Amino acid sequence: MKVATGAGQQAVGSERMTAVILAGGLGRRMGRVDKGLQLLDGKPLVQWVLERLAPQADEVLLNANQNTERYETFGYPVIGDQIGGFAGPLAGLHAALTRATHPLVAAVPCDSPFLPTDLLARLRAAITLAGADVATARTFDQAQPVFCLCRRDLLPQLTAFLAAGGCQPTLWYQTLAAIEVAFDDQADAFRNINTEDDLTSLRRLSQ
Ligand SMILES: Nc1nc2c(ncn2[C@@H]2O[C@H](COP(=O)(O)OP(=O)(O)OP(=O)(O)O)[C@@H](O)[C@H]2O)c(=O)[nH]1
Repeated sequence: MKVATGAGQQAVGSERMTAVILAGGLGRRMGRVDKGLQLLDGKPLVQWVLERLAPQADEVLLNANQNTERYETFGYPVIGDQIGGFAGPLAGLHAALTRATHPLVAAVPCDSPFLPTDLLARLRAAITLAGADVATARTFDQAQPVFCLCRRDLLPQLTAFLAAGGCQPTLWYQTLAAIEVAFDDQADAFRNINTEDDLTSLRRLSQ
């Protein structure tokens, strides 16, 4: 997998993009709470993500498997996984590929409230320049596979991967023309919340 920096190349590429916020997980490390609805500074995490993501995309979808009516109040279409059994983030991407209006589809987790404001532009530039199927983010030596942009026409490949029991995003990417985009300049923007302690320390930081 090739690493492209992408910085300064945001204007490359013009294909339209649908973006999905993945809020369909079980939140086991937080005691099975619905992570997207947890409050940071009085605002649900999904709202934090929406405010950074929506200006970057031509269409926004919310992916949730519970509390659907609550998610609908954010004003965007809410889609559930079509592949049952909590198959992981790729199940949410799969649902988005079936619903997306645009040829490029981005997915981001609901638990990263400070995601980069140029995330999609840089991923699209990398896909365009490399002629790739999928672009994912990387910060220093850490892959960020749940921040991705891929071609909508990968739906048959993703359906087959999931049907065969696959669930790890990185394993699926290995079957594709995939490229990584380095966001070393914005590593803090990928800070995510997995536990109650993570949320508490972010609350302290933001006060
Ligand atoms: N649609 C969908 N999204 C998922 C699924 N599992 C995880 N995600 C999402 O993928 C992102 C990263 O998830 P994790 O933090 O690894 O999983 P989680 O379920 O949120 O939390 P844990 O159970 O503690 O691992 C989050 O935005 C989750 O909502 C799933 O089965 N379906």
